[in-house]
Amino acid sequence: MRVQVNAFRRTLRARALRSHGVPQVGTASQQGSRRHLTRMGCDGKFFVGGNWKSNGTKSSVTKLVEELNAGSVPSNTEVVCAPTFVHLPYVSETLDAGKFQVSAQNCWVEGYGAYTGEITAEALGDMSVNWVILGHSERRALNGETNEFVADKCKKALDTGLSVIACIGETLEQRESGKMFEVLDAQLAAIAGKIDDWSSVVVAYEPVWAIGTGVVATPDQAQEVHAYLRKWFADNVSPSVSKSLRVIYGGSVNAENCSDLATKEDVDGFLVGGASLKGPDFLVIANAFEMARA
Ligand SMILES: O=C[C@H](O)COP(=O)(O)O
Repeated sequence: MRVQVNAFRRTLRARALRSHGVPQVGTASQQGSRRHLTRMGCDGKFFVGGNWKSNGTKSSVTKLVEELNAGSVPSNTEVVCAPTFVHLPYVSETLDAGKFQVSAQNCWVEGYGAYTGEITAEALGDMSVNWVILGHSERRALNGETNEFVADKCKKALDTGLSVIACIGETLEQRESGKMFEVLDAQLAAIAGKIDDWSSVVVAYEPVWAIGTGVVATPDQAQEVHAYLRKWFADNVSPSVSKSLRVIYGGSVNAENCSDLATKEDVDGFLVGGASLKGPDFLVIANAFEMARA
């Protein structure tokens, strides 16, 4: 009977993939560990963030919102879309709040004041934007954001009542020179030095070499680092934070590879860049956890 149920689920999953025009992926890796289902328990939902970065016109954003609103999101997955600041009010008003939340891609480290061009956490809260992405590697690289500055912004956002997607990740050079764990430790330690309450934080592990390159980390590579990060939290923060914290993966996640990544026990979701701009693809990714369970 159980075999029949599983076969039925696989058929449903294949249908869902086909309906989104996605080639079917093999099922072998889906036999991987499902222990994270237990660990996340009823309280933790799989988390899928879409970081639209500096993309979108009035017409493309309208189309994307329509495509997303037409799709379905499983109840065990929290989906958050992060448009540009300019598009945020429109997306916030038009995206189906029953399925999607919205996020900013950054906020300022101080409150309201003379900070020309910056957007405060208070202003985001006032506009009912409850999430913010902080520490993205593009901001670290292009805007010189240091570990300390990112940590200060995390503290400010959390103190203001926002939830934070805190990004960390190593460059290829750091990975290849054996400094990956040292880099990740320093990025996390800076944040841990400033905040006590991790209940409104999602940590996004985004290896810089995988971002926008099409070179996705293998499920095993992602799992290795996520397991390391979970142990880091157990050793340096607390076992309960280590257990409940969602650690998501970002870097060339797409509709084809998301399901295999989602089978890994310490991968609690994704932060998606390029593929989040394609409605049908992003909807497949939003359903990855459900598909991985099938
Ligand atoms: O925030 C998202 C990450 O930078 C991943 O971007 P990507 O999916 O285009 O590689």
